Amino acid sequence: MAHWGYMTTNGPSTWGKDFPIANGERQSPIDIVTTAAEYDSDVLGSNALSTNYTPESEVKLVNNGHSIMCQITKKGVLTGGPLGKDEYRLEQFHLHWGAEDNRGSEHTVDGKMYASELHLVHWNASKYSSFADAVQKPDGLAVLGIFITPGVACNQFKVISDNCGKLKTSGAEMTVDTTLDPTLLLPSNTSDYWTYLGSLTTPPLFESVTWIVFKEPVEYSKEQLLALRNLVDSDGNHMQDNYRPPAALKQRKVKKTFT
Ligand SMILES: NS(=O)(=O)NCC1=CS(=O)(=O)c2ccccc21
Ligand SMILES: [Zn+2]
Repeated sequence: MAHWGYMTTNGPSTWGKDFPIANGERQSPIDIVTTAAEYDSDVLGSNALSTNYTPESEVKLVNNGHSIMCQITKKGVLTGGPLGKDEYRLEQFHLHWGAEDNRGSEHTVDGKMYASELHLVHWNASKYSSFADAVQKPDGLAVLGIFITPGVACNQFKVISDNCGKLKTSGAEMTVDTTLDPTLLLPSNTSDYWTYLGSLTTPPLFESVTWIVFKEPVEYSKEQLLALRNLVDSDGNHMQDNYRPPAALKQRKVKKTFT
């Protein structure tokens, strides 16, 4: 099987061959139609979404061939909001981006694409024993989606963007001896978000993700976005446009926590 990727020959339109769930009932990403999203006070309810992350004392970065990923080793918990009382543990974060600023995010808002999208991937540690155990369960994963727009530099992201040059090729890994607090990668407003039931946006496309997409984007500098675009993927091409376009909403409702 030719390895999946984002080129014409192995990109999202071909994934259904090896991963039939690509045409499933709860695929991600989606286009968020803001007027169709339903305000749901009990999502907002008493248990507001809350993150309790422990800053990483060293940062483990991996070029996995289709994104730049930061492995998390400390205990970081996400709970509340659509997750109820279940505690989801932070496993890793990674990004998707375009070749130019006009594209790159996976979720879109009324058809608008952002330059990039950061994903913090969590697994349900209240119900399952590991990420691998949770990854195929319908309530196994929760991913925070943060839109990235060009602007001022994001200081907390510098440890990643400053090291992309040393992670150029697929399979490259490095440990950076510095602290990183994942909380500082989030937008200042974490109360306003859309949420819906979806899937991983890359193969194996498991339909196991509760998506939480924040309304407020975060700014990265041009240089930080360029650092991502200079990475090289598993086919030796520039790692750019590594985003899946929106999938059909089908019988789903998107909820929102703001009016
Ligand atoms: N874009 S996304 O957030 O849906 N995540 C893709 C993904 C595919 S995976 O199963 O390789 C994996 C392992 C660990 C964390 C994420 C992933
Ligand atoms: Zn992702």
